[in-house]
Amino acid sequence: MTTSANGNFIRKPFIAGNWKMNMDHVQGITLLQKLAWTLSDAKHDYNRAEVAVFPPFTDLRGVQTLVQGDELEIVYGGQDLSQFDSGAYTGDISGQFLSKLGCAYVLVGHSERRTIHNESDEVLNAKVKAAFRHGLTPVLCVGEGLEVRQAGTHVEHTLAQLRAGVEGLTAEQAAELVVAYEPVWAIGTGEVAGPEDAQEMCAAIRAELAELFDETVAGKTRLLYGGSVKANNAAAIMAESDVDGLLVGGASLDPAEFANIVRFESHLVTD
Ligand SMILES: O=C[C@H](O)COP(=O)(O)O
Repeated sequence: MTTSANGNFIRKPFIAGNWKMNMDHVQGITLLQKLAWTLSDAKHDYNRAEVAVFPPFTDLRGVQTLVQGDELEIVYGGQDLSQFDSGAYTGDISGQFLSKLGCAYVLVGHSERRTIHNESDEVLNAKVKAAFRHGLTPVLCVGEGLEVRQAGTHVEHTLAQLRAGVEGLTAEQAAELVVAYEPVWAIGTGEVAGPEDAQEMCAAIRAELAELFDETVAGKTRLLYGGSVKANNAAAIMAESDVDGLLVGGASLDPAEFANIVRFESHLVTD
């Protein structure tokens, strides 16, 4: 997270909660209400950090109704989308449907989609393009497993996923894109990559975007870290210059904890 001389962020921090396959549509509404109240009580300034939730598909209509009805500033998105727009694709969800439900974002290539559902780089590139076709901002997830980390080829591995994911995008799309670095070995395990690991990879991703597009694009793309983020480590990770946000799994299911992550600025140590 880098600020300009006047203390404003160069890229607006983005704190996202991925509920994964948790929270039915009733539980989801309760969680979102509690989160909104907690942030409102804490007088959270949404200009200082954008807040997004990624509920299961079946929760999205309820989330839309609550967000619109209560005029919440929290934004939301889908956890996946089809690379196709419509047709005989049983079980899949079109970006058009997500758009119609007021989604602003969509996750693409979360490690659980890459591993459990075997989604290939080629399919994920098609999903990134489908998101843009339907007016959604893709959050492209990249990151290495434990074996790759131990072999020391994590940067190379992650940049290959990045290159495949952004293939064929325009500079404008690349600037709007959000990239989430999630070391798979740190997801849901309690193992957190250190702030310096997050910075190493985010800096490498930004340098690669500058190569593929240009410095202006790379300076605009927001880069997130995800993997066992909690309120007690969020501020240190966000203090790194190339980390612009956090993709939070387990801790986003606890509204008080997640609100504290959103309010990471209040935990920053200032000189
Ligand atoms: O999408 C979120 C990431 O997979 C991180 O999950 P976690 O915070 O439960 O480790």
